[in-house]
Amino acid sequence: MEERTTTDYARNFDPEWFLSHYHCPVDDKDGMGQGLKSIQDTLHDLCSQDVRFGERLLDVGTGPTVHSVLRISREVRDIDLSDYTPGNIQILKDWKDGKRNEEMSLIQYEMKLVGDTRPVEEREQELRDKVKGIYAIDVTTGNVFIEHAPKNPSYDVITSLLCLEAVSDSREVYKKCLANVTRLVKEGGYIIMLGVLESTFYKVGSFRFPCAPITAEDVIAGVKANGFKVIKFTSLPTPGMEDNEFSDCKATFGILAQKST
Ligand SMILES: C[S@@+](CC[C@H](N)C(=O)[O-])C[C@H]1O[C@@H](n2cnc3c(N)ncnc32)[C@H](O)[C@@H]1O
Repeated sequence: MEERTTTDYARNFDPEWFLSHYHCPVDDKDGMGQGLKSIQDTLHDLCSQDVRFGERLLDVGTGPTVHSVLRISREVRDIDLSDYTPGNIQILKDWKDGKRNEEMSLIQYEMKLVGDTRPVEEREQELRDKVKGIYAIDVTTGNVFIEHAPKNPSYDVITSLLCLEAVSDSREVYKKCLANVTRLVKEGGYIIMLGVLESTFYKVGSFRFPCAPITAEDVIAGVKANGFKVIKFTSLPTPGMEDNEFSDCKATFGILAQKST
């Protein structure tokens, strides 16, 4: 099928396609599962630093999956999820109401990383109970919350995976989004971001969504410019993606940074 380029998430981002292609069981053979494990490994590493994250977390651009908050949910009391795309928000609400489940092998993988031997259903319910709000947001605007804002829009910790570079079509827009999001972190609070470097697009269904081809320097300089000190930055090359149909990223990154007081 011919691919079209779009930035219209509300109309063209198909959550079910996204889940079935990018959120397969972690032991699949075609490599996507390996990528999901690598994300959990990086989150585990960043969440295991000598840091007290505080009580309230906002995950930015959650998408139709809660994989971003699996590991850090162990460190915080309350979690707010957020996204721009109505279809994703509906899936998150259905998950919260117990009408859908997260990919079970992913939950099990995270449990194995921390040595949690409880039944997977108990762990998923614990996560549901910690999720207090699901918000519509637009990180490209100064007022990030677009319908209802939380009573206290200032968080101890913000996580965001594969979002800011994916919703920006230039490095300038990326910088603006980063400023809009980091503003929501309390003084002394933390940000954890995982993403892709030097990617120009990723695919969802028959659409290509353009990405800002950010570099490690853009990420590090970007958080510093917003008053953060970098605690840990990691990057892994993703060789052989030049002709990949899903994305042309050159590397992945993870960063943990603290806002100055
Ligand atoms: C590549 S997906 C990543 C989803 C999820 N964080 C993950 O790790 O699988 C990018 C996400 O950004 C969301 N998004 C698109 N435009 C946005 C905007 N203006 N503000 C916030 N999120 C947006 C999309 O709906 C989508 O869920």
